[in-house]
Amino acid sequence: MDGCLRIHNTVSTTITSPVFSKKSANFRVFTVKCSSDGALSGAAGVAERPWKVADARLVLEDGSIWKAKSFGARGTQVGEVVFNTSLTGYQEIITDPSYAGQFVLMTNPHIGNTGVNFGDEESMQCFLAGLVIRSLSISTSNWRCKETLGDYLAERNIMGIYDVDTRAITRRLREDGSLIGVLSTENSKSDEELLEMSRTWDIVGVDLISGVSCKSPYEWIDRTASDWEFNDNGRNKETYNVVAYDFGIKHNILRRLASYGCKITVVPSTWPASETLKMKPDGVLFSNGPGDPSAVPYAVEAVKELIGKIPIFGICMGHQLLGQALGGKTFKMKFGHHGGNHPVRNLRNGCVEISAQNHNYAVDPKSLPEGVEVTHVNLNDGSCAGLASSKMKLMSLQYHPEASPGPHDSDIVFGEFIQLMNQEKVKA
Ligand SMILES: NC(=O)CC[C@H](N)C(=O)O
Repeated sequence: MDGCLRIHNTVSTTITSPVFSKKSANFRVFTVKCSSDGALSGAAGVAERPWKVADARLVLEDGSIWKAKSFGARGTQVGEVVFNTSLTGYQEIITDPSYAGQFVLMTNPHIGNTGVNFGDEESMQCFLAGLVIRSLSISTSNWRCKETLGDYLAERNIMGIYDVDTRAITRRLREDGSLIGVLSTENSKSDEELLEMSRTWDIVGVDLISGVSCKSPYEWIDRTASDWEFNDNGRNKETYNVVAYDFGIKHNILRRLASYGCKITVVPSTWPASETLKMKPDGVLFSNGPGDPSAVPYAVEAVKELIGKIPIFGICMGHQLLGQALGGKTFKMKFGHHGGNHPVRNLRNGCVEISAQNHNYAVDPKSLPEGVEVTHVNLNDGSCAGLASSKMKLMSLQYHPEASPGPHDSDIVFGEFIQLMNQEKVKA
């Protein structure tokens, strides 16, 4: 490595065709300059925002260095960089436990304008490695706002950076695939050190679920508020007992299940299938969760033991574990799906749903045994987005029917789970 540095001061020089291959040896440094009113400028000599200078570096494993300004916590953090194309819902995103080990880069350039409230959290903690944004709102304005995004992240020890060229990084991730990065505000750490950290860390094969799952079972009763009462398909007055495996479960999955009439017991990821059977639930939910589904064989075993015995619904990681338990294979995608605008075709009725997605792995449909139906397909790349087997009483989605703040097109699938449980209940 020769440590050669190249500084680019404008956005436009950095978003043309990618100049690096993954793991190339040379460093190149990118900064974004702003005039004092915050406008981008390519002209030499334009002042940075007067109240803060670049104080953070994001070093990617391909050797590129992105100078930025920090907010939230300070320090040094390693993680995988993924881009999220959602226009709204940054608070739900930063509290989604499935982002453990990842830096979320928002392609929407303006973040933080509605601040943070305590009703939209998807979990009690933030597990993501950090947040990467183009522009941090200098004011917050919303009737529900309780604090600023920066204060919220700082209290939870999560690093954030802004004034970084998020378009250029996104294009690079699309070309080269996901990249590991190190974010640092520590001047004592050299570029070489940070690069070495990024190249020696990996997210593949790591059990990230054990760090985000609950430690003991608990009951969940909260429902979604009345503005969610747009859809009563499949609901009835019965109560269904559901055991929900917490692989990093998002609260809105629990709230939606409760609103559809479920009494839920949330159990840790390592909860034995035999204990679940003793509880005699009407259905089992396998939740979303972070990381590589191949790194949690104990969870696949639990799913295997329950298949065919109880109606099952898998969401995201739950869908991938179900795919493996059925004998199928999962693989890592180039840069995954992260955003609130993914079109999915429901192959059973031909309808297209706009969905919220967050995953880097997918089930290979060709590896699945006969009798397992692919029910949904992602229309951006044709990947498998849903599975079902009526014989084995199971259904699953690779994406998020509970999506908050939305879209809500797929919410009806909770009604389908209720119907699946009901069919078994009436037989009993
Ligand atoms: N949201 C999730 O459950 C993510 C699933 C899995 N961790 C993936 O990245 O594919």
